[in-house]
Amino acid sequence: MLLEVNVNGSRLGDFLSLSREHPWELAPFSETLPDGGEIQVWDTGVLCIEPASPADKDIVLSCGIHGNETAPIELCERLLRAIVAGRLPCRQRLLLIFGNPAAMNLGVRELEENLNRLFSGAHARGGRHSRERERAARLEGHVARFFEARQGVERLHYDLHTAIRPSAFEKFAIYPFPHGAPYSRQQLSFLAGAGVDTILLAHGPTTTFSYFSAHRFGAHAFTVELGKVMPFGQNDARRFAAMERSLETLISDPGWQAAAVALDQIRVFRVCQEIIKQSDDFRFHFADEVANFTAFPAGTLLAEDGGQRWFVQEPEEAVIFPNARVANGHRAALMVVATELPPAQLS
Ligand SMILES: O=C(O)CCC(=O)N[C@@H](CCC(=O)O)C(=O)O
Ligand SMILES: [Zn+2]
Repeated sequence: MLLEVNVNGSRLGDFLSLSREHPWELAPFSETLPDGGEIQVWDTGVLCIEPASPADKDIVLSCGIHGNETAPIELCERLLRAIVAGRLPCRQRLLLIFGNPAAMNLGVRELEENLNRLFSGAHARGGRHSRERERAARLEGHVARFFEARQGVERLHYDLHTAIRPSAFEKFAIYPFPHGAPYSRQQLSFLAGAGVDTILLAHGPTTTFSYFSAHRFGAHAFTVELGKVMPFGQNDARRFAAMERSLETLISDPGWQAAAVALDQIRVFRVCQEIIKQSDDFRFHFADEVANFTAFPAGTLLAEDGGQRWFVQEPEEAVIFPNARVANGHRAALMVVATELPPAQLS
């Protein structure tokens, strides 16, 4: 059944359904918002809100880059419905992205390839074709069109995810490798106010969506993990309320700044090892139920793959995103250690 018209006569109140009905292509169209702004559909799962008088932030908000990570999708859908209905005025330019509608339809993380490993041009390398490669190329183009439309404003990108395993620290953000740019106190405060008080400092360039926006457009960009993966309809919205309220305020109140948070209120880790799966022989030496941020002492054998073995090298290392089922050549886990943000690297 096509759900192309909602109760207000707008096709946008049910934009997610519309995108899932047309998971690979949706002809562009636009509508006027109750507050006079314009809402432009650029692609399936992608729409841009142009306020009548935009304030000074350009915000990309993405979710569903992995199709089964439903809580952020539901959160973004609630925000969009509130904007379309006129309950939430959108004063900042906003690019809202539902990343992989086809994977959402099947309730899977990915169809053929991990979309979040295909940015910064990775979709064009390796001589392969896949639906996710096509989508990554298109999403890059949409983000470029959005950010390049104006200069001299603050650029933000929050790429919302949920994790496969439970996490000892439920909500955490990955701060992409900085390229010499300082870490932003204001962004750390925004995230902490949104319930994300644990930060992982990435150790190098990657092909993730958040790194793409940070590196190519100088955006304050983050991969934000909001909890554990659950099927559609089974998320408890109260667990995401702090992030939802913070995003609502960010887009509706141009004068707002998140309350400053003392740095000692934020838990910080740095990546010390990346475990890359080499072959089908790869296996971990810890149980499947191990939660993110579980710590292991020095010398612990973590994983092996043919002749290669990975051990804990620092006095204590914690594991993030362990997944033995990733494709060969992909990250099977990150190992992290607690650290502090050097004041000299903060702005
Ligand atoms: O729980 C897991 O194993 C994966 C959760 C997830 O999708 N995480 C992102 C992190 C991206 C980053 O490192 O910035 C991913 O793996 O793509
Ligand atoms: Zn994800």
